[in-house]
Amino acid sequence: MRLLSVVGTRPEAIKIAPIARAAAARPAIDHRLVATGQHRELFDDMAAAFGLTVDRNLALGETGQTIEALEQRIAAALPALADELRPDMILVQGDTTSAWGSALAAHRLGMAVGHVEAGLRSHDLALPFPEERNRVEIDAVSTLLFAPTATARANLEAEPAVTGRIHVTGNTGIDALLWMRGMAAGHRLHDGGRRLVLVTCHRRENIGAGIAGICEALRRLARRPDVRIVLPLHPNPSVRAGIREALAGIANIELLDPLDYPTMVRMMDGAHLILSDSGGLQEEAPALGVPLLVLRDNSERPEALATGNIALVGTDPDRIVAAATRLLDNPAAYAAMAVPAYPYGRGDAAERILDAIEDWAATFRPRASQPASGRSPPASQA
Ligand SMILES: CC(=O)N[C@@H]1[C@@H](OP(=O)(O)OP(=O)(O)OC[C@H]2O[C@@H](n3ccc(=O)[nH]c3=O)[C@H](O)[C@@H]2O)O[C@H](CO)[C@@H](O)[C@@H]1O
Repeated sequence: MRLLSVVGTRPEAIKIAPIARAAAARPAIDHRLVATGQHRELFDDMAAAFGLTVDRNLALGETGQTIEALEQRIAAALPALADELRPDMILVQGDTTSAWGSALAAHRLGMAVGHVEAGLRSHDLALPFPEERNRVEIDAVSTLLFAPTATARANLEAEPAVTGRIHVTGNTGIDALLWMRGMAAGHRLHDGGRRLVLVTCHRRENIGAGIAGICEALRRLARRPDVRIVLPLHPNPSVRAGIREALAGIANIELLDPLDYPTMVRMMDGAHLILSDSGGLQEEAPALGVPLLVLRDNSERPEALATGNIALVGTDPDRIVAAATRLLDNPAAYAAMAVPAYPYGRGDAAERILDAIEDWAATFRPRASQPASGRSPPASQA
């Protein structure tokens, strides 16, 4: 069974790493990892943290390029790659342009697509953009859909365009988190007695007014002497510029370069409170028992909203400050959000995904691999 994972960004590296590790221990699976180059340094840092071997780096990412340009470059690169490596299945993760471009290109070549983290839906194509559109379109062309939760499965079952086989597996991000936390055990952070408020912010739709609102809220929260606000910046220049302009030099706020994953896990684990518009952090924070306020107006993670570990606050400064102040000053409110929960699994998602892929390979795989360019589209495997 030749399995080719094509990934491009920091979160994809984190979430594919457990699959690469588990595949290496399965003699029946020949797993190759290809990086599109969408995130350059970030991806390399993550690959190093997990000891990932990248078999090919397509180096297609260019500073400032549009998502359409990247998608076209991926579409142009994939046929030669597929002809050379002859995978039985292309595996993509999540909702990035790399995942979307690779899945669509593979589908056009008649190849089987496996989607890790299928079925997440905010039910608003504009929020987050372009991720929600990417999810819908990747799921429509996928042969195997690895839904992290029963809710994600139900989302997929409600969409007539989805014809692949659905498996509920948990999220490989939790596999990565528990793996890395095990390696980082014993390294608690010292924060000088102040409570650590960890912030990340990079969603495209928050650039501009959203980031301005978030920064205003952080300026106000930083007046409290009992908190230390730490914000590792995303490398996206439009995100960095807005935040640096608003927050550079403010006492109690530390703007950092992106953290490598082991350091990030220690930061999250040691944080009192997290404010974030990241998808991955909404999954990680519940498993660590750290309350997270979501800097968005919606979420495709209803499970963590239901367990009470995360809450939506959007980007309005008054609303963010009120919610954060409540958690900082009201121990009962804090305790209610700080109970660890595992709605995204307990760290065995990668093994479940590979079990399903091996089953598929034994049952449905098309006859002997032909050059990808000569294949006909796979029939529905539902
Ligand atoms: C709309 C949406 O929700 N889309 C998501 C999006 O990703 P995201 O929003 O989760 O992306 P980020 O926030 O960049 O990454 C998060 C990871 O990075 C770690 N981290 C963070 C800062 C740092 O300084 N050092 C680090 O190590 C952090 O702990 C976490 O593991 O794409 C994914 C891939 O397809 C999807 O899964 C996913 O739905």
